[in-house]
Amino acid sequence: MATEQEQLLAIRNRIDAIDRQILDLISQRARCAQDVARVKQAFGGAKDAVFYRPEREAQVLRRVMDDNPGPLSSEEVGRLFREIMSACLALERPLRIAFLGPEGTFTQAAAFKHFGHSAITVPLRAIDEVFREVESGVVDYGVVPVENSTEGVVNHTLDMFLLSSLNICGEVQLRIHHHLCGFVDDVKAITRIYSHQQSLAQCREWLDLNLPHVPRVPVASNAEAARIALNEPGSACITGQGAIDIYQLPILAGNIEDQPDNTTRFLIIGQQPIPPSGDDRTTLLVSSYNRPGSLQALLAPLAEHGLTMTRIESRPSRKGMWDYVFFIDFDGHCEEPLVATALSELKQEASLFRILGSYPKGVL
Ligand SMILES: C=C(O[C@@H]1C=C(C(=O)O)C=C[C@H]1O)C(=O)O
Repeated sequence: MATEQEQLLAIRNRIDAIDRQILDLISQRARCAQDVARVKQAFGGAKDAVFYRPEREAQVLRRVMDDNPGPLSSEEVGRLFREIMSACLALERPLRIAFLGPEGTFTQAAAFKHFGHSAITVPLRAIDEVFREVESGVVDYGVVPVENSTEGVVNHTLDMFLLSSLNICGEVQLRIHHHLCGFVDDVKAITRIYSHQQSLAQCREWLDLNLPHVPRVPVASNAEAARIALNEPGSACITGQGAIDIYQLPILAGNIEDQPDNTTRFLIIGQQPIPPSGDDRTTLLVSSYNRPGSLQALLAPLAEHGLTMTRIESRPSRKGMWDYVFFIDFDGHCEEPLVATALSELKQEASLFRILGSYPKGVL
């Protein structure tokens, strides 16, 4: 029987041979992506050619995850292919993605999860700046938070769609883990806790139970909280892994979010409409006439055509007092015939009607 060393050597030789094949195949794949870009350029003109195709990327990811024979999990396989596609696309030109900064926020983590690490992420200070930079074409896309499973909707993002003509091009969900961090010897020695308002709210029960008397100070972002905790003796912050990696902060208590499945949904905003991917969601911005039963009449066509509404939010229209607009999400793409029929009926009942986007449901 072969010795341990002999057996390991044989397996490692096989791994080396497989790696050479993987490298060769990845290189072949990258050359195909370059060919796609050349064809698009030849037919679309260098300026107008759209290289990034989110609906195609969603299909590729769904296929490899469906076909995955194991032993790697489908999520893991999806992540690997996400990075391969990101690198292939960057051969043409890396995508520039604006996000609600600074570096190390959950929104940056969402941007990398959606576009892969070959994208160039551009931190901006506020949600309206993200919209503006995408509108002016300084960046290709933007990433903004829209709702959290514990704390609900991010009003500022919804309100921006009242003023902006941008499209929703995608969505990405991120499990949000919060950690208490800082340079103190003992949790009992903490004098102040800094974090973003949303994060303080998502850890309210843990804080009430464990540190009820320590003042909680809301700041502009979790990354800003981490920066303060680094410099102010006795202080601590609640932040995520991204900021912990940047600021090298010790974790005093991990995963302190009240809901174990605490998740935030982010939207990708851009200039182009996205073709169907086969498993899509549509977001509408609508308003009903101010008369009895009008909201019911507005929604009826969705139900009548068997479309599943997944969310409805109301916001003040900013036009008159007690005048509201509705943000409606439902399953399906506006180019599907059934959806198109339902929407044309819905439009008859609406005083305001805009399709904010039909886009692939988040895959990863
Ligand atoms: C290769 C293409 O262009 C881009 C790269 C992709 C990839 O690497 O698989 C997929 C979609 C596009 O974002 C294409 O359109 O198929």
